[in-house]
Amino acid sequence: MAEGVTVTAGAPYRVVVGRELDIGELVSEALEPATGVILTDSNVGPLHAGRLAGELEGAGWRVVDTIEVPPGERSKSLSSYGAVVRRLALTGLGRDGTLFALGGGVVGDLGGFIAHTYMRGISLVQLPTSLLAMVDSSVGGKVGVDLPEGKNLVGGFLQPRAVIAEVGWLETLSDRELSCGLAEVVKMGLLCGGGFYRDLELLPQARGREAAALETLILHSVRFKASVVERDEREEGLRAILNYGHTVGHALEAAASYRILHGEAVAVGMLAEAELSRRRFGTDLRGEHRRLLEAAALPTRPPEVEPAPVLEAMKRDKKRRSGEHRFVLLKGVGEPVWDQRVEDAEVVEVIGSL
Ligand SMILES: NC(=O)c1ccc[n+]([C@@H]2O[C@H](COP(=O)([O-])OP(=O)(O)OC[C@H]3O[C@@H](n4cnc5c(N)ncnc54)[C@H](O)[C@@H]3O)[C@@H](O)[C@H]2O)c1
Ligand SMILES: O=C(O)C(=O)C[C@@H](O)[C@H](O)[C@H](O)COP(=O)(O)O
Ligand SMILES: [Zn+2]
Repeated sequence: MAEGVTVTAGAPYRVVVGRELDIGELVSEALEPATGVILTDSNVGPLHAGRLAGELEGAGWRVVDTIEVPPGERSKSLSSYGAVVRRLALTGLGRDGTLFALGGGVVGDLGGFIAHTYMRGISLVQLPTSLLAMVDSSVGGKVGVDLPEGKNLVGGFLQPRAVIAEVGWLETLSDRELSCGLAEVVKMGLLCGGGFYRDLELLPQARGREAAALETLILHSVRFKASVVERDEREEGLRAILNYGHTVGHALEAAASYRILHGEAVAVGMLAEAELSRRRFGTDLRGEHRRLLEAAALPTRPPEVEPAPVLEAMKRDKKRRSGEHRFVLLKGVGEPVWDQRVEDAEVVEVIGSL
């Protein structure tokens, strides 16, 4: 059975979560069938793009190209961006075209940025195939690419016309990548509190790929993320909470040259930021973080990196103000605060203590 969440940020759009979804029909409810291009990566493309193209064509779409980029963070780059927009131009995709981003967060962020800028903007449909993309990156409209200098440094906001999360696609996702998605689920459960937080007890079942547990956690995450994005689409304040664990996490990811995955970096980043929260507010949530991250089979120790490149990468965090680090911290479960100033020395000490 399919469940839908409507996101009202700009023109409202639906996030549909379910199994054996009729994707052609669902897409056509959001957009008049016209010409489309599928962007995917070379892991996901051979598994799922052929069937998707068939379903779209069955619903009246003309799929004129399927573009595969290499898998992984390296494709969230200016060079991949350049290669794909040039191919769209050669294919002749017009302003009435639609880009279907079929893949994980890398394809979603890259494809979103392409849809945002190609011919000054074409329609975007997010078809997330990783758990991380289903629970987080496909919803809310942050799109962009990395620079060699750091994560997500070029981008914009483009809300998709529809998000369709076919949970059956997760069957081909590796266990390591499934855990990465659970890192963002843990983040949002801790930020939200209440019933979502209590349902984090389903992490072992989700990790074991039990359908009901996965679907419950996906829906909690999408509803929570939508509620934040609807109140602050452009991250003028509140939306920064979705960056819990990311100030340290993004810096670790970049400093480790992406040897660790985004979800793994966020897991370790949350532990560091839980310790910073304890120092500020006295509530010790470190044990709870560790328990949840272990239930999701996520790392709890940082990769081998020197402090200097981590601090260097943190200098390019987009939350910085007046040349100072600004963190999202937790006063308690369900009680995030943002714009919290932290000194370099304390960050180094805390990462060292993990
Ligand atoms: N825009 C946002 O709001 C937002 C939110 C969170 C994360 N992100 C970004 O998302 C990216 C991480 O996303 P990700 O974890 O999905 O990484 P990813 O896109 O690299 O996908 C992970 C891996 O799983 C493979 N894969 C995906 N779906 C599969 C499937 N169904 N079957 C088999 N293999 C599959 C991919 O080929 C890739 O190798 C990072 O760049 C991060 O910064 C963006
Ligand atoms: O949607 C948001 O807002 C987030 O911060 C979600 C994060 O999980 C995600 O990693 C996002 O890409 C981070 O964006 P950035 O603005 O910190 O680069
Ligand atoms: Zn993230």
